Amino acid sequence: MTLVTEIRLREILDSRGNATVEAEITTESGGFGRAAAPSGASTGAHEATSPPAGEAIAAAREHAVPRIEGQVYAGDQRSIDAALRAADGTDDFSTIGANSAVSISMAAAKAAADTLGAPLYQHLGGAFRGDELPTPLGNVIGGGEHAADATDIQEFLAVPIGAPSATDAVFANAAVHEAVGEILADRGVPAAKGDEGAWAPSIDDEEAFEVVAAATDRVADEVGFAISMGLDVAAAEMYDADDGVYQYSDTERTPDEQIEYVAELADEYDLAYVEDPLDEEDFAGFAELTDRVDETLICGDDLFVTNVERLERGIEVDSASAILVKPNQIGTLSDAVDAVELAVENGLTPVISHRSGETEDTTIAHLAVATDAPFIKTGAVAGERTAKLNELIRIEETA
Ligand SMILES: O=C(O)[C@@H](CO)OP(=O)(O)O
Ligand SMILES: [Mg+2]
Repeated sequence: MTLVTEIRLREILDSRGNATVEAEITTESGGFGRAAAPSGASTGAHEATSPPAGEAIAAAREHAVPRIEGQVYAGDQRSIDAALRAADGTDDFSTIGANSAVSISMAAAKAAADTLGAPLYQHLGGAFRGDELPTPLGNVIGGGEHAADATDIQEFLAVPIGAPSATDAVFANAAVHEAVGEILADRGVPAAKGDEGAWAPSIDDEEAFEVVAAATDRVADEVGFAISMGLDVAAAEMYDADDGVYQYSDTERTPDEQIEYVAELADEYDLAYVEDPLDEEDFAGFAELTDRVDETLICGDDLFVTNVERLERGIEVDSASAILVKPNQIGTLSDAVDAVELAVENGLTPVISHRSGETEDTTIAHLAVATDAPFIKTGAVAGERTAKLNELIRIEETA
């Protein structure tokens, strides 16, 4: 019934205006699924490879499509993803591209759900998944690789930990984003937006902390539930491996100073969440910081790159208390779910995430619900971000 009869691949635009891969899959009984690959700007050194979309499509048409069409069932996600791996023949998808692989993997899941007449989260999560929906982390001020002349820290996130529902949390994050805009205007600071729709003002990190703290306080008062702050430091982007220091606009910090600095920020601003506070090779430094903080989730993104081998390394030394899960970092939904399961078995919190370059694709909203992930990071505003957030609202209505 879910036998794949046709795979179509094409180049479409992503939110940065770059070409990315879109896949469409049709099954024997007429089920249909469409999905597109996102792309990162602050990519981890150990991510799977995504060549230019045109090259990835040509390679996937040559190597992967003939192995799947007429031979593999879309409802059997593991077989689809195994066929993609076998067709590629490398560890990092450097033959067909992680962009081709992930779009085919996600399109297959959608085609299977359509054939079976089930919502995607239900197909992926099964009948016995939990009934909690993820809390969205909303990017409200950002810089780093996502915007020029803005903050050193890549993302200042609203974390509506007290929200009674995912829908309330989505609206709270948008309200914090709006409040940040108003506070910046009051201060006479002009602000454009970065790649993910967060404000990208030309201010230092210290001022950004003040502005976001004022905005989360204001909105928390209005909505009547707690809204904390979180960060994605994306520290690998500021680490100078030759000199062994983190380069900030106004100073530099040694790895020990960086640990101290982030631990102090966590304390001062009651940070609920800090992603990539240290370089992507520093498993030991991550472990030291995780040990230092009590209430703050320390999350590995570039550190783990959704890769179970790197996650195992981190688990051995207690590097982190959370893992960011991005399907395109590893190339298939099966690999992403394996990372979630290994994390949960070992007490780490999975956070399902978008990339800075996105499309209208909503698969990650379904993946987060299907895997019972406590958090999803997918921006606060901007169409390619609200596509996922609005899907979460729809899921909450029916789940
Ligand atoms: O670092 C990150 O977590 C992501 C998404 O916010 O950015 P990018 O997709 O550029 O890696
Ligand atoms: Mg990150």
